[in-house]
Amino acid sequence: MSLKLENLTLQLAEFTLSVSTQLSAPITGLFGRSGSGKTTLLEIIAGIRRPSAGRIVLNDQTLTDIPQNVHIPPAKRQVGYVPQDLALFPHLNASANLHYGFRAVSANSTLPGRVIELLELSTLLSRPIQRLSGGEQQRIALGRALLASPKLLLLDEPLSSLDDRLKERILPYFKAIHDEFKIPMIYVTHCQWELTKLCDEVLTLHQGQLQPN
Ligand SMILES: Nc1ncnc2c1ncn2[C@@H]1O[C@H](COP(=O)(O)OP(=O)(O)OP(=O)(O)O)[C@@H](O)[C@H]1O
Repeated sequence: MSLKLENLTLQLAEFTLSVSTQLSAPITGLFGRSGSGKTTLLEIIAGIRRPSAGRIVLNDQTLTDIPQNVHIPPAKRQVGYVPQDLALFPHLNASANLHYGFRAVSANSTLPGRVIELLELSTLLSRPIQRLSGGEQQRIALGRALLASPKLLLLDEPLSSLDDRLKERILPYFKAIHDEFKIPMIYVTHCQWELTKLCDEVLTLHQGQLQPN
C-alpha cells in the first residue's frame, strides 16, 4: 500500500490542518490529543471533507488533487471509514446494516460469509441494532466497511467506548481482519496499549501537524 498525502491543508474556524506524508505500513496508528485533527484527517482521506489544498494518491489512483480540481466522492473511493459513532442505521437490523455496502467488485471481493465467520456475527444478524452491545455494534460496523471491499480502511477510535475487558476481546478481530484480507488500515487511538498491540507504525498529530517520530 502506498498512500501519499501531499501538502494537505484545511482551515477550520480556529484550527488549521497541514499534513504531508507518505504511508506504507500495513497498520498505521494515528495518535494525538483530543482536538489535534485526527478525525479531520480521516474525513479528508475518506472524501467527506474537501481540503483547500493538496493531493491524495492511494496506490496509483489520485483521490484528491485540488490544483487539478479532482475530488472523487466518498462512495467511489474504495476507502472504508468506520467513524467514532459507527453510523449504523437504527431502523435496520444487524444483517441489513452489515450488507448495506456490500459490493462484489471482483472475484477477490470480500464475501459476507467469511466476514460473518471471522467476526463471529452469525448469532447477531436478526437482532435490532439497539439490542446489540457496544462491542457487537463495533463488529457489525467493521463488517459493513469490509464488505465494500475497500483498498484502505480508516478506523476512528474503534475501541474507545469499550471497557478494558471488551477491548482485549475485540482487538484481535482487527488483527485477524488484516491478516486475512490484507487491507491496510489507519487506526486512530488515544491508547498506547492499542498502538503497541496492533500498529506497525505510528503518526502523531499535534495541533494539526504531524510530529517527527
Ligand atoms: N466543522 C468544524 N468547524 C470548525 N472547527 C472544527 C470543525 N470540526 C472540527 N473542528 C475543530 O478542528 C479541530 C480538530 O478536530 P478533530 O475532530 O479532527 O480532532 P480529533 O483529534 O479527532 O479529536 P478527538 O480525539 O477529540 O476526537 C478541533 O479544534 C475542532 O474543534
